[in-house]
Amino acid sequence: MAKKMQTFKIAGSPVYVGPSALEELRYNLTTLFVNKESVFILADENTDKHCYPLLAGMVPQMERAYKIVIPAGEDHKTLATCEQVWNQMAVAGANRKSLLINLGGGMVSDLGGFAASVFHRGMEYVNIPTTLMSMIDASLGGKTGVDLYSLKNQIGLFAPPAAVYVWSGFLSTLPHRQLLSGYAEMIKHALIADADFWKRLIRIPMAVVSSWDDQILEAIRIKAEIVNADPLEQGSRRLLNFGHTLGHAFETWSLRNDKSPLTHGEAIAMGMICEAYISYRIAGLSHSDRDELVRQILLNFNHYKIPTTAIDELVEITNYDKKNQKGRTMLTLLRNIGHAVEGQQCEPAIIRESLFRFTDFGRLTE
Ligand SMILES: NC(=O)c1ccc[n+]([C@@H]2O[C@H](COP(=O)([O-])OP(=O)(O)OC[C@H]3O[C@@H](n4cnc5c(N)ncnc54)[C@H](O)[C@@H]3O)[C@@H](O)[C@H]2O)c1
Ligand SMILES: O=C(O)C(=O)C[C@@H](O)[C@H](O)[C@H](O)COP(=O)(O)O
Ligand SMILES: [Zn+2]
Repeated sequence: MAKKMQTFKIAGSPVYVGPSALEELRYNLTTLFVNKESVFILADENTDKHCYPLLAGMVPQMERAYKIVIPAGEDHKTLATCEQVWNQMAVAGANRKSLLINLGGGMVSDLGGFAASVFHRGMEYVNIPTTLMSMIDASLGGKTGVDLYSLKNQIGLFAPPAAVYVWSGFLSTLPHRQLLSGYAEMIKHALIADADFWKRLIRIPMAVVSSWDDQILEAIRIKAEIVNADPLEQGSRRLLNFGHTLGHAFETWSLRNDKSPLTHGEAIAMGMICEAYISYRIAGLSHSDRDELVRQILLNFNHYKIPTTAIDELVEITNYDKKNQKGRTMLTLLRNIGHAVEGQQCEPAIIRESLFRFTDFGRLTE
């Protein structure tokens, strides 16, 4: 990537991307510390350990922010954790003129964005994403929220951040499994909107990529275009939900049943496999595109083994999907690689069929 910083506008928020994004933050914070009554920084236990020292080293004002540290992991993306954040902010005197800085992955920005947006009916927050997932997807576009009994993002708001600062330097401490998780959403961006980006992505094996800067810019550009066309998800923003009806079902099921649950990206990767099969069945995706997608995902992700007895619960979980209308399951599907369509009604029997084939993997590409 060019050394120069790139700026996007997503759902009205400025998004600064590149090596000098944190210089921009340092500059902006100088004003914010004067104008805001107090500044809070939210981290989880890992981003506190790995990312906060880097940030404080580059942005000395950070030392003056009140730090709140929450436990890491999706199982803590709950109202109970929000309550801890609200309590700490209240005791420290936060009000509507305070600022919350979210330093972390999507768990921190989803929860922190929600917590800030309802505290005193709304205080500003900014995102500093530290995972690939949050740099290209979660920190952008203003979807905030928490899970309810492991059902994904059931409680939340559209509430865009005041600004986002994307610096890929934080990836140096990110575990490979988490990098891979972000790669799944990057694949998704390419599949729904840009066949050339897909070709560029699959040309280089993920394991040998040394810098993600160019891919991060391309993925942010795709997210920006889709969100800006429909920030409140009345229609076309649902394109970003490809892989998520089944993906969220796998994620919820895994949170409830596995000791080491799937990451969001791993779940979405499995969801994309099932939804590619459904796209082939009802949306005109060719079997060669379907097979290319399945092959590419399995090059990078392990096949998630679920027993056939899990299928009823997985189908039941899809009933909570936010895209559903009038009790009907509505999916985002692929017509071709690089072109998705939203609002595709799908009978539960087809969802069930995709899951049966998923458990008996060879049959997915029959
Ligand atoms: N709002 C949106 O538009 C949107 C988009 C995509 C995903 N999401 C949500 O984001 C969440 C997933 O986000 P995620 O994949 O970033 O997971 P995450 O925030 O849970 O982070 C993954 C793990 O990596 C650790 N970590 C983060 N940055 C690190 C770093 N630089 N070095 C070392 N460890 C680090 C975290 O502590 C955590 O253990 C899910 O809840 C998903 O639903 C939201
Ligand atoms: O930004 C969006 O819009 C997305 O759908 C991005 C998804 O990758 C992300 O997982 C999002 O949180 C899903 O939202 P939901 O409305 O399906 O809960
Ligand atoms: Zn997602």
